[in-house]
Amino acid sequence: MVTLTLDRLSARYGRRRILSEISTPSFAGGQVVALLGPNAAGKSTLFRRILGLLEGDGSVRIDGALTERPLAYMPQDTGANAVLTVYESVLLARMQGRRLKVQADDMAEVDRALDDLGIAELGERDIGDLSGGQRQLVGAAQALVQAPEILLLDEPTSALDLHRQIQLLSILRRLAQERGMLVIAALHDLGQALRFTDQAMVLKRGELIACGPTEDVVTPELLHRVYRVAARIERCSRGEPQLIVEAAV
Ligand SMILES: Nc1ncnc2c1ncn2[C@@H]1O[C@H](COP(=O)(O)OP(=O)(O)OP(=O)(O)O)[C@@H](O)[C@H]1O
Repeated sequence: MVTLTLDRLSARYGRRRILSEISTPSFAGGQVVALLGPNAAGKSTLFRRILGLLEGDGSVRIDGALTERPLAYMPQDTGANAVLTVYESVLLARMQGRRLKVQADDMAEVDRALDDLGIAELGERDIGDLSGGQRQLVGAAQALVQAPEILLLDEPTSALDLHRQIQLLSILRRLAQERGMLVIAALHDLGQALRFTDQAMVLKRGELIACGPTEDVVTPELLHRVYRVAARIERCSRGEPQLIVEAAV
């Protein structure tokens, strides 16, 4: 099974240091990890550093990968190219770094990704004509269709309605378990992180200040210290942890 371990990872933009010595335990396939932290904490920068798009000290270790390109990434702003249909754009994402000729299994993977995300009916639409939420789901399909062993998602639910948010997070958890895929998702909704993720890592001003099982990490103390809110976590009648935010402090 694939694992990802960060060892004293740093990153800079020019001379400005953004990430300082981020070290984590090994995250294993089959899990969903929440990457948490306030605006400008360094979450997107950490993804770029893991992907090798930014240089810096320290190392990103991937062990046990079965494929040459184990990583796929869905950026925060997925953009749109009006010249392509949804189907074509997802197929193009599938073909990145693979053979030149499209084969039956590539098309089957595109169909599967669109079906999994509930957007099969958008296949013939130009991606430039989609709503923000639709475009975000297409971005998720473009990442999933690459059959990654490690999937990095930068705020994948930010443009989605409530139904689609819950649907996407449920799908990611199911696919992580079914495929042995490691999913790391930057999230701002800590209630959803509590419900849908196994582990959490919390960045504050470029430093990793907490890392571990999500329920151990997302506590009222952390919410006060990192997010400057007064909050409680209570069990609902089904025993699930619920986050109740009382005030900004
Ligand atoms: N291309 C860039 N050049 C210079 N500085 C940058 C660049 N991209 C981001 N930064 C800076 O790096 C810091 C971390 O930004 P980053 O986008 O990683 O934060 P984030 O945690 O993803 O934030 P958010 O939750 O607001 O999306 C910020 O201070 C930001 O201004």
